[in-house]
Amino acid sequence: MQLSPIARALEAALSASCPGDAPLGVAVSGGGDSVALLLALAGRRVHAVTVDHGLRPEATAEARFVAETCARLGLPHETLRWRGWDGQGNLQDAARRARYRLIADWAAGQGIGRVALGHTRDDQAETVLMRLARGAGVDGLSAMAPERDALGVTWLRPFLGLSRADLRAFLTERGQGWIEDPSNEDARFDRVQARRALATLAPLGITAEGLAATAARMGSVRAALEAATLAAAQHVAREDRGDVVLARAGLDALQDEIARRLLVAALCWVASSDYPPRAEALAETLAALDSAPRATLHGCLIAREADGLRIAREPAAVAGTVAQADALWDGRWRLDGPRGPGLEIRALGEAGLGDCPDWRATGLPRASLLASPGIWQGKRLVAAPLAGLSKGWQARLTTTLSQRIISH
Ligand SMILES: Nc1ncnc2c1ncn2[C@@H]1O[C@H](COP(=O)(O)OP(=O)(O)OP(=O)(O)O)[C@@H](O)[C@H]1O
Repeated sequence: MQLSPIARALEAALSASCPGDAPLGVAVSGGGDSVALLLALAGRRVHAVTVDHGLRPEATAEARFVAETCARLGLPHETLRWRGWDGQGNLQDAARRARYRLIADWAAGQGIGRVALGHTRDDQAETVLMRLARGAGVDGLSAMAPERDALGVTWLRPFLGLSRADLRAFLTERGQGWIEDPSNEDARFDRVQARRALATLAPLGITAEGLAATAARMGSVRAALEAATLAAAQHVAREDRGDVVLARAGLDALQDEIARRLLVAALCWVASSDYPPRAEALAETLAALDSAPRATLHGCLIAREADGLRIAREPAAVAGTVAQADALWDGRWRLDGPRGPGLEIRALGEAGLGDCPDWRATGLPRASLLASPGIWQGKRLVAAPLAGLSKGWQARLTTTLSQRIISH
């Protein structure tokens, strides 16, 4: 078949970013971008997936539309349902996280290592505008990567160089419909306002293409800063059983930006947080540490030591954190040992540490041990591997500080 110019552009984007014939997942919401992705990928070994968040009355019909489109194209499709909203925090954010998690679990279950998403150059540009509104720096203005590993999956975004209009033109050319999400016109959403603002900015020469190019440059600056932070960490930072110890002299000799990145990475790693602390809060805490021996920030305890700073988990932040003995605790710990009924992982706290006569011999500060994981059976402490009461149990970290420094 003779390909039109727009179909050729889509095909070129796909062969550059989705090579090989291993099975590929494709996340399809039913909107124009992801339906174009689906149609352009038809003919390859693809498995489509839709998440029904159950948040809008139309969601079920949208998932059905994708299922029917896939059936027509002869492609396997599955709808995953999310009913996990607990009423806490930001709904859009919770829905997005749940979506990636559900799709990653689905992919793992199907033996699929790569999943394609329909983000376009317009998404990239709108994100830049929205981030500018929040005074973003290099990280916030960095482009989404065309390829990124997260949650055990490689996420591909083959259409980041194409416009939304290109994708719609392709669909129209093929006679393929899509679903227009009514919230795309709802000016209460920042993204919709950003889209409108872009049109207003066009006479100044500020275009989606230009903003996406800026975002790509920011992405490479960010990668360079992360590499410099990693190099700095290698001689300034030391991991100590889940804590991070930063050598004061080494830290002071770093460029401010690199020192800040290292501190933020350490705080996020210790607290298993996806988000950095607010810049003002970090500055205030560091200033407070000039006179105070310790301060808390971001669920961490920062303590001055003889020649450095120790960043540990804040005991109060994990006082209520509970996991089954075979599950991940506090986002980064796994405990291995003789399993038994009714065992769970909780922080030692005062009560637990009181049952660890040898804790001083571990060399860890008391505060670090209070926040360390223990194996409990009801009110009885069974084991505390970091506090000298191992009873056949070992505590292991599932991530490293270095992994936290490099974002992708
Ligand atoms: N409900 C859904 N089911 C399956 N895939 C989806 C769904 N919603 C979005 N996607 C996938 O994600 C892509 C981006 O969608 P959208 O821009 O709405 O995401 P977002 O909420 O802005 O999240 P992100 O932070 O990833 O940009 C879509 O092109 C599609 O591939």
